[in-house]
Amino acid sequence: MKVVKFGGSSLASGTQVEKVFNIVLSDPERKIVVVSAPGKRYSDDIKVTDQLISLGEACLAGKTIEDELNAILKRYSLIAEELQVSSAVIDEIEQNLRSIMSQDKNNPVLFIEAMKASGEDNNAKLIAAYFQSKDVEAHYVSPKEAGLYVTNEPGNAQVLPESYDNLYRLRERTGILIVPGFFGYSKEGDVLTFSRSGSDITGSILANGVKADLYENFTDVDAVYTVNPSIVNHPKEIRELTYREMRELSYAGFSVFHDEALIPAFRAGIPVQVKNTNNPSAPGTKIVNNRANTNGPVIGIASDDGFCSIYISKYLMNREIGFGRKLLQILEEFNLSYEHVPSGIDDITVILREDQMDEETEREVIKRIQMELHADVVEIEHHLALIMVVGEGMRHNVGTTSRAAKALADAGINIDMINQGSSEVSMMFGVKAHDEKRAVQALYNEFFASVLA
Ligand SMILES: Nc1ncnc2c1ncn2[C@@H]1O[C@H](COP(=O)(O)OP(=O)(O)O)[C@@H](O)[C@H]1O
Ligand SMILES: N[C@@H](CC(=O)OP(=O)(O)O)C(=O)O
Repeated sequence: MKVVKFGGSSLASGTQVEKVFNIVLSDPERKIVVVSAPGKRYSDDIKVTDQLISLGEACLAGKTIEDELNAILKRYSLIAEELQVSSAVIDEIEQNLRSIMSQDKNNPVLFIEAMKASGEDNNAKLIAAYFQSKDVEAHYVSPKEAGLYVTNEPGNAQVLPESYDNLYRLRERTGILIVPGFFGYSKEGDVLTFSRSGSDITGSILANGVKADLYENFTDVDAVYTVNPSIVNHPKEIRELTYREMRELSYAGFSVFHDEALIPAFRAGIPVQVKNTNNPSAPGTKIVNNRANTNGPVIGIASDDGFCSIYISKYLMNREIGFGRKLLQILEEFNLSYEHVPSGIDDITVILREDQMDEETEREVIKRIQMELHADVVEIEHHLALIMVVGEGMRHNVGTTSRAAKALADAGINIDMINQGSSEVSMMFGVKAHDEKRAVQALYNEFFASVLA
């Protein structure tokens, strides 16, 4: 049995949904189909999820909402018309949206959660209706009915372990099951979403739950490429990579597959195959436990910006018991999460996502570090990008760090920090955000251009 997930780009129009139908029907093993909300049809289009967030915010602000509501309904009705699905489905979607909009707004966060999740929920109903209109036995299955329970963390929900046993029962159902991605239910019955792009997570949870043989993730590219294709033109495709490599790469910017979606599939040992809805015969990329190491030390290079670093220096820091704990406790008290903490004998740097802190919080944090830790120097640096060079092969190859550092130096890029991950499958470089793209290009040339030649 296979679980198949289709992303927003694969469901953005009727033509796309027709491709999805043909892909699902071409393999009888494709039994559970996880769908996103309609995504972008062209680069500056708006995803339905973003339209729903705007609509929800307008409702909370007491503004008129008819235009925003109609724009969303139009997205669904264009798809339905193209597929010749009865307009009754669109009436149902309208009723569903109006009923969410009239819900209690005392808890605005939960209200927005329900709005966001309706994007996938209504799309799953529409797609099930289309399959049925083609005389295929297909059923919409709500995450509630399936028993997909999650923690009470809005926009960052985590699956509750008991869900897996509930989901196993889906194996007994007949026909093709169309399940909306991106959300589950709390034990109190509230709708809670995963983090953005989280339909990948639903697919992985379902694959684990039903003990699928394969989790296929259909998107709009032929493969996972060695670098983000918006940075390097026509980069080399990756045929096979490990869960660990993909986790590091997706964490660091390979948005093609959500980093949190690796864990459920990995735990159940289910391989993940990334494939293209627009070119389903292309082999795609397989994510597995172990792979033959046939290429060089590096499998991929990812990058992401929006980081800042807090550098703290204090003579004899290495002798001071509890220094790190006190520092991290200050961050915890401001509800700040950190990404990396490279350290030396007298200094330590904490790297954080900078959108967590406004100017006032930043001033307070610095003041408390200075006063409570009696640091000699506390400096904050903004607008950093992190570049992650990843590959299982790095463990067995000497000199990868120096090759990377030299490539960056030759391109005239100053390295603000290097962190050789303790996982041994990645190394991280901090550079100024304005150098990010040039740095990725330089590293790509070093590790892949010669392989391509
Ligand atoms: N290394 C990479 N390999 C392939 N695609 C990547 C990579 N890094 C970023 N992407 C981007 O990920 C996109 C697919 O992810 P996403 O837009 O979330 O798809 P979906 O709509 O299927 O969920 C691609 O169109 C591509 O622009
Ligand atoms: N629609 C949700 C969830 C999702 O997974 O979408 P997509 O498959 O388009 O990345 C979002 O935009 O976050």
